[in-house]
Amino acid sequence: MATVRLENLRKTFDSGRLVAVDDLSLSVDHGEFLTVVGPSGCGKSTTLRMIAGLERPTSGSVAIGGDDVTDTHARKRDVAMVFQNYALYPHKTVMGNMEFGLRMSTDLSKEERRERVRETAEMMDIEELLEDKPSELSGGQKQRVALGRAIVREPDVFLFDEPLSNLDAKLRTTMRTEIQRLQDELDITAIYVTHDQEEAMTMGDKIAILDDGELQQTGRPTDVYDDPANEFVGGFVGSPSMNVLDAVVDNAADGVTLRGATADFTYDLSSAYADVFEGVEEVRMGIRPEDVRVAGDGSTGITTTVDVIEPIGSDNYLYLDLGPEFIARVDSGITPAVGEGIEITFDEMAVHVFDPRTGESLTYGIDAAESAAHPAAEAEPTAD
Ligand SMILES: Nc1ncnc2c1ncn2[C@@H]1O[C@H](COP(=O)(O)OP(=O)(O)OP(=O)(O)O)[C@@H](O)[C@H]1O
Repeated sequence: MATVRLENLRKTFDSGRLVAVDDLSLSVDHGEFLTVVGPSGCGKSTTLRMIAGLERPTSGSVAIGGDDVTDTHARKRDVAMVFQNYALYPHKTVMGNMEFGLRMSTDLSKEERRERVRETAEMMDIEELLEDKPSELSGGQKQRVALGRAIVREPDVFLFDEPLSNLDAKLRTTMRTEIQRLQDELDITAIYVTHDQEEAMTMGDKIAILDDGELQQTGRPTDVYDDPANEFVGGFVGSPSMNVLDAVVDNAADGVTLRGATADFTYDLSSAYADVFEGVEEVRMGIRPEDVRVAGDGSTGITTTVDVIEPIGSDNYLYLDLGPEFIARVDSGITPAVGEGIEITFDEMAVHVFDPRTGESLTYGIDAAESAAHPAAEAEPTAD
């Protein structure tokens, strides 16, 4: 079983002055597709290169299939890597390129190797290209060949380093589906690095978000989206970005009130949150654009003004006066007058609250509905 387990992995450069990856622990199950995402320089490639054996960790360990491979040479690890720049040998044909990896990693005869290349080429729909040189191929074809060259080796673990970055948007979408299909069909464990959060969210069974060399959160894409562990993650996944409002906390016995620090609003949370806000005076509230609702009667909402309406097909983006780039994503049927006041509300479950000092989410892992139900369950039974 090709599981991958990273334990306390650390990599520094420049005699320890630059920490590229810091204390990273992560595990990938057999057949799982993990996407690793984060801004430029956050340590994605370095992590992948340590798994491949192309970079030696400063400390920590890498295990593949339960075996510690931290000190194992790259060629002896059963992994294949696909790069952004294809890394094909220019003077070899497609057949030569695909066969070369097999020659290095197996003791198959030449005829057996060529047969295996032909089978893979057929599966990848590139059999017509076998006698071509890389210079004769389009970007998309080159990437299929690079993928085929990795697949033909039948590795246990597939590593992808931004493999689709050089392709146009349409081809990228096609190749995403193709890679997922192959990974699923061949039951391969895959680790896929990208800086594109949408790619990471749509392709991964599991997503790992890095920033500044540190793992910020890992989990199923929907869980990470619905319950970000900190403000960085909340803002990084999802487009347009999560809206954020500064607020001060009024924690009273009958509930928590958040008052806008820069915008004029109040927002009441149920007493389920009382413990969470104990000793906290200031917070940052995060609300995703699709979680902003335009209120009907105006009695419980927050009053604001619509600055701009941007139609995006089935929905409208309303740019609201609550803060810079505060966007509500509403049905295209909702077209309030620009410059006029409207009332908006957010569902309590959709409000994320971050500690401005640490960025950590104070509402992470809280199921308000469940917490609210708990005291009721303990209440005195009523006589009947
Ligand atoms: N060989 C090296 N020598 C010195 N510094 C390096 C080396 N490789 C990477 N770094 C540094 O380590 C940090 C992490 O780099 P890495 O390439 O892993 O980031 P990344 O998330 O893959 O970025 P990108 O998306 O831009 O490729 C960066 O600050 C980078 O400059």
